[in-house]
Amino acid sequence: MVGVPNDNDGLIGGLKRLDRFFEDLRCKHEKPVKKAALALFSAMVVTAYAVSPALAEGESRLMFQQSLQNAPKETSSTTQKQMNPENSASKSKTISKWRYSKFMDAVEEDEIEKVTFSADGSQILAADKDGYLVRLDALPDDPNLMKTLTEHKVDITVVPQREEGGPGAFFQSLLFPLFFIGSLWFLSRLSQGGSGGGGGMGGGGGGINPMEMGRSQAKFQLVPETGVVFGDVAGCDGAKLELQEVVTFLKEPETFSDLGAQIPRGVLLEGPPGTGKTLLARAVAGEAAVPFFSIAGSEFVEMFVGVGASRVRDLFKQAKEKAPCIIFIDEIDAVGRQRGAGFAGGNDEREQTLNQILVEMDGFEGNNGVIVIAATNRADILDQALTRPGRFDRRVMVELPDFKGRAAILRVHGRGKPFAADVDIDMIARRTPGFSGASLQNMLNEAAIYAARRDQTEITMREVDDAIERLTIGLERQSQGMSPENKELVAYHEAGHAIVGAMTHDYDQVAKITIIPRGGAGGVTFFAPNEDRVDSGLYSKQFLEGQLAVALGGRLAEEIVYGDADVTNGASNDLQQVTRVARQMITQFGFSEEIGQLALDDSPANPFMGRQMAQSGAPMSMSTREKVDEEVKRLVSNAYERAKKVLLDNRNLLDAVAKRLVENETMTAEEFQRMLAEFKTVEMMPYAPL
Ligand SMILES: Nc1ncnc2c1ncn2[C@@H]1O[C@H](COP(=O)(O)OP(=O)(O)OP(=O)(O)O)[C@@H](O)[C@H]1O
Ligand SMILES: [Zn+2]
Repeated sequence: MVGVPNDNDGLIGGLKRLDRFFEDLRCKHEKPVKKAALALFSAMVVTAYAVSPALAEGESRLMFQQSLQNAPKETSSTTQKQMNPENSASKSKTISKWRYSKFMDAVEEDEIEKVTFSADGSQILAADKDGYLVRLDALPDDPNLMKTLTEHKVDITVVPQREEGGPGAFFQSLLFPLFFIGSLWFLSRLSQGGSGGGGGMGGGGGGINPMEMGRSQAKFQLVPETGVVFGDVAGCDGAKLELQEVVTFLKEPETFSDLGAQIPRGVLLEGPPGTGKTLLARAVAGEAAVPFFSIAGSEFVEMFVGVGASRVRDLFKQAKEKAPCIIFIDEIDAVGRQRGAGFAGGNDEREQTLNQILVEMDGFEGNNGVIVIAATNRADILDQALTRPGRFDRRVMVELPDFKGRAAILRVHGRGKPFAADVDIDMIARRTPGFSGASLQNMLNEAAIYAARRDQTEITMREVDDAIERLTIGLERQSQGMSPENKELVAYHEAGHAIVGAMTHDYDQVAKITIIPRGGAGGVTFFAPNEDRVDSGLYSKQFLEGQLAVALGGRLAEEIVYGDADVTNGASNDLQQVTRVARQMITQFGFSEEIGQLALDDSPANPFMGRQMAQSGAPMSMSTREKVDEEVKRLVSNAYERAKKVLLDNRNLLDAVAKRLVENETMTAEEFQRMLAEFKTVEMMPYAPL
């Protein structure tokens, strides 16, 4: 794939808009589903535990059912009791929170029968012989845990993560109903008029309790001291560097205000799920030793209508009292999508909440020491009001880790895990392109569980392999966990794009090449768009011809290296782009002598295919259509020949770049320029029209 920055808006803007339209449509459908689920919960709250597994997805459903099968008959009745605030004693009977030592003692006494790990291994739900449930949060890193559990014949299961880095099925299956019951309980208290008086449910303690409720209806969590530092976040060096500045702002605000410098109010962390955005935000708080308020965007809007905005007010009020501090809003896209987008207008509740966030951020006077960090993996759908100066005007990218990053993350999460001598961290890192930090952590945890099941005291490469395989199958993209052959093929493909680009007159500079899969693409070559061209929106014939050759370069490289038979369908995006650009050149821009300076209507000949993609212009006769087709073919095949010559002439360069890409997965502009200087055998050809 050739990087998007290269695709000027005029060419593919329409398609992008179409994508967005579908995206909106999809998101519109998600909400009702969630609402329906909520309604279901309220109808069946008495049997909430039985319901929850049915709503959880896939495998986790089965596993969780297993772990509940032994729950006593009274479970539902105690659940019911729990809703009654008077009966707080019975709460401890349903699911009590235990300390690790107490839990281990119970295991030693053979009192624990079943244990279910959350996907990230940080939490345990355990059942004793009588079916009483016990919950453990924040497990210490105990290398003997698995061994002890197996020795005492405890049945171990793990709830697989529903999606990479997502909140995980564990929360869905266990905590959500709990939380829901908690809310009902809270409502019932409200209706009894007993709204005051602190003492939220769950007893807080450290503030990591997801059910924590403060005095009012606020549902955010407050962690006075996160204890996380930058050292706990592996890789993401660029992001850490940018965030270091925020830490300094929080620690020594005077230095900046004395100089009249504007202190940032909002930082937007953007990147795919599970890449450590939350972890980074906690690390900022930890490094600056300030309190950490957090809430998920969805929590503003999902529970009750009308409370979102007041929740925001409350959150900011409390934060100001505790300043300096960090407010972290996860999944900001849940409240921050563009307002008024879509058919039936917007969602009022959501918009009110968003407006309130904007109002609060605008209301920050001077340096009040509150910095808002928000995270999203859909920065593209955010309301522009959010990213305006004075709001989330700093954007920090948190990308999927490259090879070095993955190795570092594996080292962090491999600490305290007994690996056999055959386990090679670098090798694991090589085998896991496309894995996020969360999926790597998850994978190691799975491997440990496999080892425990196999009665081993060490984790060997076999368990690691099995765990990678299991997660890879679970992940939707087949290119994840690429085989070495595939990796090389993608490397050649991207090297092909880059080299043809570099060898084309007046073309954009290569900005970055990566073979880390993203979106639907196996790899991407980014070109730095020429600003004049972007500003003016004018693209020369020469440039567009170059674009054709560059787009063809990927597949050509595959063909040259692997032969005709082995080229893959990986270039279908490129070919679509080629066809689109070539047709536009001929029917819209008047670049073909044969057709002349005409703007033609290039919509499909078949009226039933619709004319929504129609371009304005003269209708085409059959013979003109044929001529256009011929011209497109000629243009593309000339571009193809040109790209082929470039790559054949510079085969050494192609091999060298591909090899380096296989090793490092990403290549910077400077590195590419260096290789170009070192390996190119033939100079750039002078421009000649295609
Ligand atoms: N760079 C990293 N270094 C160490 N651990 C990581 C890293 N990235 C992710 N992890 C692990 O994965 C877990 C999940 O990451 P985190 O919740 O911070 O991701 P996120 O980007 O906020 O994801 P989401 O978008 O799903 O909220 C972390 O608690 C951490 O254990
Ligand atoms: Zn390509």
